[in-house]
Amino acid sequence: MGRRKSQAPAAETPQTSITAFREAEKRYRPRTRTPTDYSDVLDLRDGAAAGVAAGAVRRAGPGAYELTDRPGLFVLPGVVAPDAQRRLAFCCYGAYHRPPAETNLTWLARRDGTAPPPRTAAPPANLRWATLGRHYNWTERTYACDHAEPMPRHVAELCDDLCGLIGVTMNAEAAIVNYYRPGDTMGGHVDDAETDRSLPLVSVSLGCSAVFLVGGATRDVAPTAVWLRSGDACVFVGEAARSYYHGVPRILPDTCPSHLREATAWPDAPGPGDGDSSDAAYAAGRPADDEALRGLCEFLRGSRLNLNVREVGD
Ligand SMILES: O=C(O)CCC(=O)C(=O)O
Ligand SMILES: [Fe+2]
Repeated sequence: MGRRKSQAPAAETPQTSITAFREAEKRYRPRTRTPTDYSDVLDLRDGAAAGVAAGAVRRAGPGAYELTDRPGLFVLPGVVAPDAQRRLAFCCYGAYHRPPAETNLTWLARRDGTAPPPRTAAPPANLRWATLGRHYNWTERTYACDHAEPMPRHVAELCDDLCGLIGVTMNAEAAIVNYYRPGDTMGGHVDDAETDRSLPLVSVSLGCSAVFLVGGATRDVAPTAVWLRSGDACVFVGEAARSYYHGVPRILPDTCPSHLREATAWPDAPGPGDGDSSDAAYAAGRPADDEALRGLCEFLRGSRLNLNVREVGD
């Protein structure tokens, strides 16, 4: 749903002249004939030494890098610690797609006048997104919705911490959790539903690695490709950065780190009971029994999760 491959926004230029953004998407999208060449994908792991030396990024705070050609776009590689990744991943798996959250499935059911989706312990295969805080309708790209929930405290605190590392502040009001399986993509877009785009946007990656494209204010600007791995965060700061086209043309299978996909990496603390989606329940927990834990690890092994948090500001 939303901006997935079949519903990516139409290019703004005629089909005859393929845009630079589209060209990059084609280069990285899954295909069978020729292997993908990832040599131009910026890799900021391990101190980002190559990126700094090549002038592609500049250091912008402890563990934070600003893309030289994309001022206001900060990448914080590996900034989310494994225990915080587990907690977020567990919440996305077990809580954030369940009522009162809105998802692509609840919006579809409401639109079509069909029964609400059943409440499932694990994310259903056709789940694409869920929203937290002020609910956002991805399909219509609007915040128009008659209810909102408090933002989970640990999500708001994480955003505070990440923003603090680059010297900005934000009030986390709305979040979208994107659920990807290998083969899923997100087409190039600008997040323009928030009226005040001077406010930052925080994006946290979990699970399998992705190629992230970030371009300029039009699709004609050739985008930079950056690896986003589990525990990496991006922060878009300022109106210019908030109008960069960006998207995710590729998720790589078998790249989920062992601290998420191995059952032995999870703590022994008892997990939340059914229906308990409070922050505290998920704080240091694991699924209640071994079979449920195996289900979670299996899910994470083949998924990428992205937590995209915004201050809406009106
Ligand atoms: O999955 C990502 O890294 C990007 C998601 C995104 O751009 C969005 O939710 O608006
Ligand atoms: Fe986005």
